[in-house]
Amino acid sequence: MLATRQVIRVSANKQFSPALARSFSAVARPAAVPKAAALRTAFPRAAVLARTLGPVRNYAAEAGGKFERKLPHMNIGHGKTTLTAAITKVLAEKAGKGKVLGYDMIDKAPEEKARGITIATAHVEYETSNRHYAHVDCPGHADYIKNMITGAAQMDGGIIVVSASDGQMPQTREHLLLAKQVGIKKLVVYINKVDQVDDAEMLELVEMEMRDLLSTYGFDGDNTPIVKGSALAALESRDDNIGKESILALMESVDTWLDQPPRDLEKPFLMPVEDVFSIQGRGTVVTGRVERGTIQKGAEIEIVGMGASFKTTLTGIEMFHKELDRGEAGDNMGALLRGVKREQIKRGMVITAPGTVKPVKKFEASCYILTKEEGGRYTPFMNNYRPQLFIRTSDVTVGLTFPPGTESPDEKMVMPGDQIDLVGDLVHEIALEEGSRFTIREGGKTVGTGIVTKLL
Ligand SMILES: Nc1nc2c(ncn2[C@@H]2O[C@H](COP(=O)(O)OP(=O)(O)OP(=O)(O)O)[C@@H](O)[C@H]2O)c(=O)[nH]1
Ligand SMILES: [Mg+2]
Repeated sequence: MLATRQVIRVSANKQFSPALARSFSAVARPAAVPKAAALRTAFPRAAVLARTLGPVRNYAAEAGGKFERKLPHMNIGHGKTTLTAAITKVLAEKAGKGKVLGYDMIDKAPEEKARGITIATAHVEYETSNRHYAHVDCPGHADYIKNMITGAAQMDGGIIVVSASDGQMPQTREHLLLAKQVGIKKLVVYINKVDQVDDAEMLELVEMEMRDLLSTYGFDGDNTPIVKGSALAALESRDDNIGKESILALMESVDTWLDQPPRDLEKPFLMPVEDVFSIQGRGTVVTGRVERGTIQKGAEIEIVGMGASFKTTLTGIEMFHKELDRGEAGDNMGALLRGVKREQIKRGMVITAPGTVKPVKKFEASCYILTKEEGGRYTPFMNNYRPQLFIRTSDVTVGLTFPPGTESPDEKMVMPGDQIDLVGDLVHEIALEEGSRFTIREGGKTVGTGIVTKLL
């Protein structure tokens, strides 16, 4: 089970569907910085190229928190693979240790399976004096999109790479929107290929465009660190001022600007119910794997989902036939519940710290629909599609519709391979949060995957 992460509510930016974002000319710009507007007029051809990319796997969490300091990040943009190689090189040289990965080693991303979806991702690790990082580079745009939605690699922050010399790409907006939707709070920008641009005003324009765009998507456009340099120069050990120095400045920004994510143990307790037993003379015991947080014997807990929501006391914790006083994230435990009948609880519910998770019926989500090659549908589906939604241990029928404001929703189709925002309406309430990930299944096969972006 992937760790659920906190997600910032997407405010005004939610009006931009990825489809709209793709045809970015149709997306209204915010009132721009006057100087940026003037510069844009002065350099009509000049625009920012920002291809934002995907995410990163939480190696530290996977390794059981072995790394003291961890902060996986997302890598985004143009010159990404070159930048990835340059970062490993510069940091390895600085520390006098570590692995230097050549461009070829990173670019040959192996294919991985995440929830039935094939995603090519190269996982790279490196270390500054402050933190250990896990970093992902994907060879193609589609892989990044899938990666972000499935959470195949967990993201806590990201680097956006913008080319100083190219035109703006619609993918920038799509990636920024997704980054916001999956709960990334802060980004760092690297303006790459400054070796190809000798016009200082042009670079200033690129920076201002990027700040505008960050603000449009709900990031802190004014304060986000923007570092200018050349990843290629760093990789080729030339022009240190724009090469190596820029990589060190970038990593300094990443170290200081991106926040440490809360550890699973620090989050409020949550355990999905897998099974329920009635034990003679003791009462009702539920079993499951603790997803996050810690729990003490005697604590008050809340049972949420499958239409239910009530509180009781956890009177006993059992693991491997031993009685314990405390359980924590990662533990497989049996929980003895006071005064609860077996019929009141079933698989699909969750046990949580009281008041931390709400039962939800309606929500907005960003979804990826599998292609037939990935085992998904052969045909498109329409508005009001009714598959099963699987989240944690629950399995509920859901009605999927297009978000309000969608033009002629009853004529619109969702094709296998599409990434799309949808509204889900469940037949009964379950415990959901912004950032909860789910799969969409039909007739025993996975047809899609998604992440909850807003509770309605
Ligand atoms: N002049 C110059 N070229 C660069 C720089 N960084 C990367 N490039 C070149 O830009 C091209 C694309 O770089 P990549 O690192 O492969 O870009 P990418 O974002 O990984 O591209 P995809 O994986 O294909 O999406 C390559 O030819 C690089 O050599 C730079 O700082 N200066
Ligand atoms: Mg690449």
